Formats: sequence, structure tokens, C-alpha cells
Amino acid sequence: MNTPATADELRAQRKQEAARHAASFVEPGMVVGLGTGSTSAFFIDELGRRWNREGLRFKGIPTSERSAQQARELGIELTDFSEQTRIDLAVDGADEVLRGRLTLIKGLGGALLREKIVAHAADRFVVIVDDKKLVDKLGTTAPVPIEVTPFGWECAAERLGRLGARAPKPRMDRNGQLYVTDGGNMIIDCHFGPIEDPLYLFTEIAKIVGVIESGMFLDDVSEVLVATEHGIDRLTATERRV
Ligand SMILES: O=C[C@H](O)[C@H](O)[C@H](O)COP(=O)(O)O
Repeated sequence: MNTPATADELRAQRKQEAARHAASFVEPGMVVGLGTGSTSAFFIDELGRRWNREGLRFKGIPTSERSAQQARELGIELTDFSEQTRIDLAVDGADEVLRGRLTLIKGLGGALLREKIVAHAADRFVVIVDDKKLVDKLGTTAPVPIEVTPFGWECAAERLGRLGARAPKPRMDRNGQLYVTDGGNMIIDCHFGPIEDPLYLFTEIAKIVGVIESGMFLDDVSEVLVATEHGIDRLTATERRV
């Protein structure tokens, strides 16, 4: 008799289903943005499978050193913005998605700046999640990660505190060392609690000198694929709202 799947295994299966679905959008010759995180890792794996078994050829632009390494190990050809500034399709995960909207939080994996740059360069930016990421208000389960310059981070943290972030502090890694992004910056994970007005908060965060980018994605996403027990729910830009 098979042991029933654990909740973690079920989530992993759903992430994989969303990733497979998104990987089916990749066509020969495309430039493809490769996201970061556990869901994106399934996407890159599936692309590796298509590269090696189907002979699918495309070029990847990774959003982190981690994803670059994974893609290289699978044999996927990589490129960068020095070669081309246009991406056909970018695929990435998210930490929270506002139910029924294309509004979300990303960056718990620390790659939010590169992810947003890649998303903005893409003609089509597809976000892949399992249904546990859906929330009725952003900020309910995840903090908003905010990438800041190391110089003067204390000033940015104080301003973020005035905006309602609880005890904003720089992110530490699992060894207790200061977390440094691929771009050499710091991240302040801001616990605002449920966010009533995402656009207002996003705008106020962006005004803080020293803030490079926030993990709020309000108007960047073309579609969201949500893996549920019934299959894939696809939310497209016609329903885009903040
Ligand atoms: O910086 C990391 C990214 O924004 C990830 O896409 C996000 O944190 C979701 O990660 P996961 O797929 O592991 O839940």
C-alpha cells in the first residue's frame, strides 16, 4: 500500500505541475528568463529535460547565480543583457499572490531585484505558484522583502518602520551572517501585516532614498498559473488590477 503524500510532497507536486505547464510555453529560439526559488527550480529542470530529450534550443537569462548554476549543469545555454535586452518569456515563482489578481510579493529567495529587471525586459512574464500562495490581502503570510544599499541602511530601515514595518532589520543567512544579494546589497524583510492599499505602500517605499527595489509586483505580471487539486488555474492580464 502506498503511503499517502505529506503536505510538503503535495505542495512540491503542485509547484512541479505549474512549472511543467509554463515550460510548455517555451518555443525554439526564444530568450527565456529563468526565475529563482523552489518552484522556478522545477521549471528549469523541466527545461533541462526538454533541452536534452527533445532537442529544444533556446537561451536562458537567469535571475540569480543559483539558477544560472542549475541551468549550466543541465546544459542549457545562457545569455545576458550585454547580448540582448529583450526576453520573450520569463517564468518565476512568488511568495504571495492576491487571490484573483496579478498582484504579488516575491523575493524571499533574495533575488527580487534581478527578478524584477528580467520581468520588465520580458514580453510575457508568467508567475507559477501552488494554491497555498493565494491570500486575500498581501502581507498576510509573507513579509515584503526590500533591497537596500548597505550604506545608510539604518536610515532606510527607520523610514520603513515609520511606514508600519515591524522592527525592520537586515536579513541574515542561515549561518547568522548578513545576507548579501547577488548584486552586493542587503535585504530588509518588512512585516507590515495585511496590506490594505498595496499601491500606496509600494509608492511610499519607492520614495525612500537607499531603497533599490521592493518585492511588491503590482503591474509587472502577464499571467499567474496556480496549481490546485483540480489542475491549473490560469489568471491573465485582462483581470489585472491593483
Ligand atoms: O527571490 C526569490 C523569488 O522571488 C522566489 O520566486 C519566491 O521567493 C518563491 O520561491 P519558492 O518558489 O521557493 O516558494
